[in-house]
Amino acid sequence: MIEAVRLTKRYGAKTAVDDLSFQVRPGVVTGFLGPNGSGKSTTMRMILGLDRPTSGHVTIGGHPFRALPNAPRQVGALLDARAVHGGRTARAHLLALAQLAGIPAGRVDEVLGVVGLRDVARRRSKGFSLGMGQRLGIAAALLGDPQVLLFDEPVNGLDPEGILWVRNLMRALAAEGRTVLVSSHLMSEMALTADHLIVIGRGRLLADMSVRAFIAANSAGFARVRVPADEPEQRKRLVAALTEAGGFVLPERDGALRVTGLPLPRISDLAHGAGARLWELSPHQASLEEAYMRLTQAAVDYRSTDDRLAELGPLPEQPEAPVVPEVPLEGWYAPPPPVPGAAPGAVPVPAAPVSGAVPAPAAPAPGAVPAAGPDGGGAPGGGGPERSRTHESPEEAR
Ligand SMILES: Nc1ncnc2c1ncn2[C@@H]1O[C@H](COP(=O)(O)OP(=O)(O)OP(=O)(O)O)[C@@H](O)[C@H]1O
Repeated sequence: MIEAVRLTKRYGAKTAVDDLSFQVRPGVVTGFLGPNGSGKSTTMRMILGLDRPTSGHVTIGGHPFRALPNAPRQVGALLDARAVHGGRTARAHLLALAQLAGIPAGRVDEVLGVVGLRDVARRRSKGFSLGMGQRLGIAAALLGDPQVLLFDEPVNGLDPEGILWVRNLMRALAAEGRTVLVSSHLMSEMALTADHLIVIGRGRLLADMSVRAFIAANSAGFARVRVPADEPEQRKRLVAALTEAGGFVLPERDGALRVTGLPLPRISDLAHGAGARLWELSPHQASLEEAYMRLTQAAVDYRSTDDRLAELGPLPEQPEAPVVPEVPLEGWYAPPPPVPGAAPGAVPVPAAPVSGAVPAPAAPAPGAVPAAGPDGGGAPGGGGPERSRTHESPEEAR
């Protein structure tokens, strides 16, 4: 188990990690989520003893990383897949790490097979694609057959087949009882890979819960409402009535209105009262990615000036939030967007599909879990001298 207690890291005036406490348990994949610059890598480096906390502490199995006996057998990490000596072949790179940690050469060939790099094992890594580099970094992390694994953005640069492979690998490693911490800034990917989520923003803990609980807590319902495009006055009156009644109204790109905070029958009554004809009134569910963006919205450091999500309000209090059906509710009329000039369609069609992601059952990865390796000492698998990032401030360089 990994345990962080009031972990804080400051770089001068910048607080990268702020009073962060969490536990990462064995047997499940824990997703470590946060926007760019939220402190994920800094936290991982502190877990691995590569950065010293300003205050607080973090332990693996009850010990600080640097006090762990045989660290490479206990902890493997992928921090930065680019931190490889480009002139070396994939095999030579792994052999060098294995030698440092006292791991026999046979294990190198094993992990090359596990990550699918056996055919290119004798090619120099500087010619590798981003995805091949990620696979090499994962191979390095697996080298010591460790019980605790940390992966910083492991799917970066991978194609869909590679992403699925990583997902299955993470789940297979956790199913073996290992502790697996995977960072990402993509909620959709983590919803498919992780069982548990730790979400941070600006270095602070925003959520620590199971994926299931996150979905239940954050899937807000909303209504899509559409008035005839050539009736701007009706639209204006409707927006005023909805807002007056406590709803939150956001215009969508195609001219529809997204309404939260009001049940559909109430929206219908308000539209009637405002003399607005409705061409669409349909229930929808916010996607998990959107819920995540809402959660982290106030903690995003880098934002485009054209960011429409910034306009989305906070999740409304919805004690009676509409349940989104798999099929349209009887009586809900949700036609496709009207074609300009055409009469509104009279035949009800199914509402838009529910977009809330649900964790998919992951297939086991055949041969994904490496066999036991021998004892070794030194740096964590994949976290050797060549692999550490250059984030460390000068006063900490050891
Ligand atoms: N050595 C350093 N010196 C000064 N500031 C740093 C240093 N390392 C990290 N930071 C700052 O700390 C904050 C957290 O950075 P970190 O790399 O941990 O975030 P992250 O969540 O991993 O981001 P990303 O998803 O973009 O990789 C950022 O604002 C970053 O600029």
